[in-house]
Amino acid sequence: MKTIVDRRADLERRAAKEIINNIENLLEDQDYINLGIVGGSSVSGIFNHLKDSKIAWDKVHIFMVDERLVSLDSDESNFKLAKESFLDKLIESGKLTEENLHPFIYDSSQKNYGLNKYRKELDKYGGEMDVVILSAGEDGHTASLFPKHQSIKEDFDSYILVDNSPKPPARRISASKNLILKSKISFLLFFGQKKADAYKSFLDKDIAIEECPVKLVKDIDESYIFTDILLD
Ligand SMILES: O=C1O[C@H](COP(=O)(O)O)[C@@H](O)[C@H](O)[C@H]1O
Repeated sequence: MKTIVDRRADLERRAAKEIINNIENLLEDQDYINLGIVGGSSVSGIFNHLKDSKIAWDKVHIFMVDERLVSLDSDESNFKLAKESFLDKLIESGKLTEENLHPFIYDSSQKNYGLNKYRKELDKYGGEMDVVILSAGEDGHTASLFPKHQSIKEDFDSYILVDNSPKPPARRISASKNLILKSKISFLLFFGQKKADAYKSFLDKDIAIEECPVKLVKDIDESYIFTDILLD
């Protein structure tokens, strides 16, 4: 695990560069890679840098690590944030095609809101994400896996439904802990002093993953932590 401490603007630039380098390295041995992304306030600066990068985007498939159960045009949609921050620009420039985008489609008429379909979609592309970009919430949650909550306890290998999220909106889907653990490389963001307690729990060896889900990344082969938090 490698930790990079810097000012936020520099971290965003450095994280984007590291993500790009790692994707390029993986593409030397694989025909395509699955990139998992989240939403929230931490990732948008990095997304902005990604839109100008020159990798073989046609070999990158974008999946959601978690999504809120809202329509794709809702301001709460994680996919909408990614689309507006970098995916639209990559598509307009011809570097990426719509076929490489795999948003979760919320279907309120289905029993599990489209979850089965999304599991199958990831299965078509190998059933796992090679690279995940994650951020830490103030309570130590990551994706939609929350501390001391059923979501982090689920022993399932694909996406799960979270229908009582402590953070609104209550209904979400999330990569399960097992699915996140299958990733080859993770990039985790701890941005802002508001996340200092979560960061302390993350560093504390005596705190379990169930109490601080973001600790999952410690069990991924290669993890990069980017933080601007200054601990006393
Ligand atoms: O609700 C969510 O929150 C987390 C953390 O977001 P941040 O705003 O604290 O960076 C995010 O990773 C997740 O995708 C999102 O659904």
